[in-house]
Amino acid sequence: MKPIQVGLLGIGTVGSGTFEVLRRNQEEIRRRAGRGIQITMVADLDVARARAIVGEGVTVVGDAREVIANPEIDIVIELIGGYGIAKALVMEAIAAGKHVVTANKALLAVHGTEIFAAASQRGVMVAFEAAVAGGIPIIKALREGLTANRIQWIAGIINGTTNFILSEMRGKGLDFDVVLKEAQRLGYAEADPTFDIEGVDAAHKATIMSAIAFGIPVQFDKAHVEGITKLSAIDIRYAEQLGYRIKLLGIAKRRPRPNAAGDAAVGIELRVHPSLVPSKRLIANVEGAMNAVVVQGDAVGTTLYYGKGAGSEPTASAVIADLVDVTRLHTADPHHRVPHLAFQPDAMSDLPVLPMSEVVTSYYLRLRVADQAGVLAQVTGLLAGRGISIDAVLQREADEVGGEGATSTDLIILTHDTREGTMNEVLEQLQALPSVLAPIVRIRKEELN
Ligand SMILES: NC(=O)C1=CN([C@@H]2O[C@H](COP(=O)(O)OP(=O)(O)OC[C@H]3O[C@@H](n4cnc5c(N)ncnc54)[C@H](O)[C@@H]3O)[C@@H](O)[C@H]2O)C=CC1
Ligand SMILES: N[C@@H](CC=O)C(=O)O
Ligand code: NA
Repeated sequence: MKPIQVGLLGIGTVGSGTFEVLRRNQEEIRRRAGRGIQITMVADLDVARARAIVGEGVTVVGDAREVIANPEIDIVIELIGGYGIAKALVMEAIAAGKHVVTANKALLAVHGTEIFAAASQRGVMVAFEAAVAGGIPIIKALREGLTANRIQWIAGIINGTTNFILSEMRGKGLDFDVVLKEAQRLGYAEADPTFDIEGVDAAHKATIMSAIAFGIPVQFDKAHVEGITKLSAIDIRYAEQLGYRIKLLGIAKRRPRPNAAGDAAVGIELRVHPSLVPSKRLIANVEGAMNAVVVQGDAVGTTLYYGKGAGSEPTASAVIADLVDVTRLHTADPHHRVPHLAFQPDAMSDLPVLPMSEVVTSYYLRLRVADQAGVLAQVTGLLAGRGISIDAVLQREADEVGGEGATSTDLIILTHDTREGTMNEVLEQLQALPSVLAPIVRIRKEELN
């Protein structure tokens, strides 16, 4: 059978890896797909660089629309990124009857509903394994391997850049800016690295996973997003002393109705923020640009997926897996394809994404307080008054915090689970105490068991 013809839009970090791996492993991939897969046309704004990568025998153009207009092309790979031109091109490719493979999590987390609806209507596939945790086959695991389960929660290190920064800062004592530059040099960071460090990229990925896990639409606008820019070295150290590591986690969790039987759930927690994780958990020991996702299903229990979440060939690995899937299914009956978001489009749930005030989690609190009698009792009294129970307390003496003769001390408190709304109210009261000398640091804590 004639190889299926593929057009590639954008041949940067991921695009060049995709071209190279497909070329290198073409025979093996043909045997798996049942048919050859050939990138016959490439579009990139930098035509000369693109030509140097692909060599002879591949048409290179500067205008991506020429690829979409080519009737010989069955699959379009979008590896440009962003919400702008990429969205227009994906929608045009779908309208032209092409299947689409993309690594663009930003696009899918924000415009996925519209894109998947257009694809279903036109009878084409949109495949996006590379969009979440790069080379780790987490989309496939959630959508197919775990399809028997009611997913309870997902928690993942799903941004390589920030995990790399946290690891290098903790392990080598390097500065934030130095490590970020290195992550950019290594091709991990987004075109706009604020997406990485402010948690936006992780929230894009968590949004996509939440849709597949719970059968809800992609709702990036409802995600709670916090990055790592406000983390300070002292909290990383205190967390270690308490037996925890701080990781930027993307969390999607079914919030069960308290005391209700059966399937009842009040909604979905969807959040990205730095979290304390017990050091003994495998995920706490995921270092560098590596990603890891823990999924808890009611039948399977806890499962862990680990691997490279960024970089040229690891991401290409996922792009090509999608190419093979799409090639296999190209001639199949469209009604028997795997649904884009795992659940059939007419069986999606309207479970709400909960506001952050309704999230239930435990906390690390650090209060810089006046070094005087009665302060600890005052603080713990306020917490107890709102039903917040304490798991551990650590007090750092004045000389450890501010040098000899210092009049302040750090009070570090680990709490048990409580509603975020309740915690916010108590934090306001605590902050108003005259003995609390600086803004209180609050980092959420996940036991992940
Ligand atoms: N770099 C990584 O490790 C990962 C990237 N991704 C996603 O993959 C996508 C691509 O990322 P990278 O390869 O890192 O980006 P990149 O910036 O290295 O490559 C993008 C390429 O698109 C080209 N381009 C820009 N506008 C264009 C247009 N209008 N027409 C044709 N070509 C155009 C650029 O010249 C560049 O060669 C993004 O959506 C990114 O979020 C996903 C997982 C990992
Ligand atoms: N910028 C992203 C790239 C992969 O999605 C990351 O750092 O993980
Ligand atoms: Na993936």
